[in-house]
Amino acid sequence: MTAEPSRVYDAVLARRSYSKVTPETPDTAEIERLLEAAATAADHAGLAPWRVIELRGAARERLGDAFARVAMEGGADADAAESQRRKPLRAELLLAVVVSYRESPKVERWEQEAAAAGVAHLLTLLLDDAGWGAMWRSGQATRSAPVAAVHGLGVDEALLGWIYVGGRPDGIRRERHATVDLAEHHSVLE
Ligand SMILES: Cc1cc2nc3c(=O)[nH]c(=O)nc-3n(C[C@H](O)[C@H](O)[C@H](O)COP(=O)(O)O)c2cc1C
Repeated sequence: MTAEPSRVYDAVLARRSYSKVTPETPDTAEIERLLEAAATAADHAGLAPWRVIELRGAARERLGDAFARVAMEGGADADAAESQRRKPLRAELLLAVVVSYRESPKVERWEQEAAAAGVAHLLTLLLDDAGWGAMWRSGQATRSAPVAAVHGLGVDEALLGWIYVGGRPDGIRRERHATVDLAEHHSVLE
């Protein structure tokens, strides 16, 4: 194998999260196009143990209400709860990433979460490559009952967070991603 120039390699290195996005969003047809590609992520036994839910409009407000409720139940004051309520309003489109655990004698739950996370990573990369601003976010309330209820999750489902999606604001510097010190993250056993 030679180190040929690769569009994929460059796209992976170029991807950056956008914490601020504009109101423009991809439509459902575009999300489905990207998801068809992301769905090819490695998946032990082909269980497809995941689904993605688009949250637009008032659904984001219901999610904010659930965030605020969970915060209040955890002892947050009114200001902190209000801050939680506004969090889903940071983008016009949130893609909730759900792991849908399948009954399987050989594929454990952690493997199914890994497969679902793979889809989410690919989807984030594809959104970035298509020119959208995207950022995968979670939070303390991610696995709470009120938040699960907003999404209509089943008993064998759990959230892996949300990909916040929008347009890219002008004037944001997009620096190439720093990579890790491979001496700490890579080794060879023979
Ligand atoms: C499962 C998951 C949850 C995350 N949750 C948050 C979050 O709640 N808040 C946050 O600032 N970053 C969160 N991140 C990290 C961002 O998505 C992003 O990777 C980080 O800001 C670094 O930016 P970069 O993607 O440009 O390297 C999360 C990442 C993953 C994989």
